[in-house]
Amino acid sequence: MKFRLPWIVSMGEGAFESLPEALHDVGCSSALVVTDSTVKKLFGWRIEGLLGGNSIRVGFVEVATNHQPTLDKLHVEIPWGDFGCVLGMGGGRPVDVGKYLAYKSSKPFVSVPTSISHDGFASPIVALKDDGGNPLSLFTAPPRAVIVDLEVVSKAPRRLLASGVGDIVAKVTSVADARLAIRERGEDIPESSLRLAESAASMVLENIEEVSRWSTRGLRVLAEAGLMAGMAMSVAGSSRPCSGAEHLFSHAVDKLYPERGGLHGEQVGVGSIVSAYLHGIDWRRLRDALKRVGAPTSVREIGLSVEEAARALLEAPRLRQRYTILHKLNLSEREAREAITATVGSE
Ligand SMILES: NC(=O)c1ccc[n+]([C@@H]2O[C@H](COP(=O)([O-])OP(=O)(O)OC[C@H]3O[C@@H](n4cnc5c(N)ncnc54)[C@H](O)[C@@H]3O)[C@@H](O)[C@H]2O)c1
Ligand SMILES: O=P(O)(O)OC[C@@H](O)CO
Ligand SMILES: [Zn+2]
Repeated sequence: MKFRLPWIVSMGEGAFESLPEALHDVGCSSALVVTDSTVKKLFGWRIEGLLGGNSIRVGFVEVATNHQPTLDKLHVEIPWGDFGCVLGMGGGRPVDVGKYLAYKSSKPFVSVPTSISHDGFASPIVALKDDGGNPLSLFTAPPRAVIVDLEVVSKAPRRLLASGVGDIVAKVTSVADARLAIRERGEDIPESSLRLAESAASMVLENIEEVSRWSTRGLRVLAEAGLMAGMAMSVAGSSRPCSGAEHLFSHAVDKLYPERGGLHGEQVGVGSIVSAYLHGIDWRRLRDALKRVGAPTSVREIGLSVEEAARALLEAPRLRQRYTILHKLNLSEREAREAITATVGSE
């Protein structure tokens, strides 16, 4: 086993203020900030003031896609000699894109999530799409520094935070898939990575009331869980502990219905309820936790009919070789429809 973890993690109210010091520690005196237009409008001025005031030069690039060929074109247009590091600021997408550009240019990456809507802010994984809309899960390097300002995160729309709960409680089923693969396929997955992912889900499930209040304590639980999930992926050397059948369902929704669907964590949460049912795990516990935080618990809430969701469930195992409950069961059309109807078909 060989893995890397972030050097610096700064988490708490006002953690943004520690950015200049973190950049100094990673040896960066000029940063390329990768973000999106919404997040730039909200926080760009603050980052510029904070870093500029500490003699750190700042350039911005706004991204609206995670399409790999487009990002490869963007990569060759960036004057890399001007920048000592890349800072990814926003939800999961700018963080992924920043991580990818940093990796390709061999620059340190600093992750600055503005919402905990996903578990990629401390992970070494970059989730992109290819020309056909198929998911690409690339193993790069973990961020050198992770800065989570809980005051900033607390002001993110509730929908984003509820989506983050979906990505975390989904570790119940991703770990179940990993254990299934160990048992039935002899797959080699470090136990410690599974324990980290399991603990991330347990922390959130056991504190779901506090999390649903979006108090600083609740947000800290969610953010720490995201950190643990990121570490699980570093230890495993892939997203294996954190991405099973529920993620394949979400990737299939992205592929089949690119103009519809919900946020990543919303789709994954719904997929996790179905996957838990197929595993014979207490799926109602996951559903109730998601409902408690206001996350979608039905396919209708992510913009799909039962038929469309059943189609995504059938497409899901074709998207990746990684063994999951969907590969084991090889559902028929009727079984897929029944599984959706029994769990996430109404409301
Ligand atoms: N690399 C990994 O390990 C990993 C893990 C999980 C998810 N992901 C990826 O992350 C992406 C999903 O992340 P996402 O749902 O955050 O998507 P996203 O980055 O597109 O963000 C969703 C929306 O939230 C807005 N936003 C972010 N912070 C805000 C704030 N504080 N206030 C107001 N608006 C804010 C953004 O502008 C955007 O419109 C997917 O592409 C998924 O594949 C990657
Ligand atoms: O490898 P994938 O399936 O993109 O998963 C990464 C991440 O979304 C896990 O929460
Ligand atoms: Zn995910």
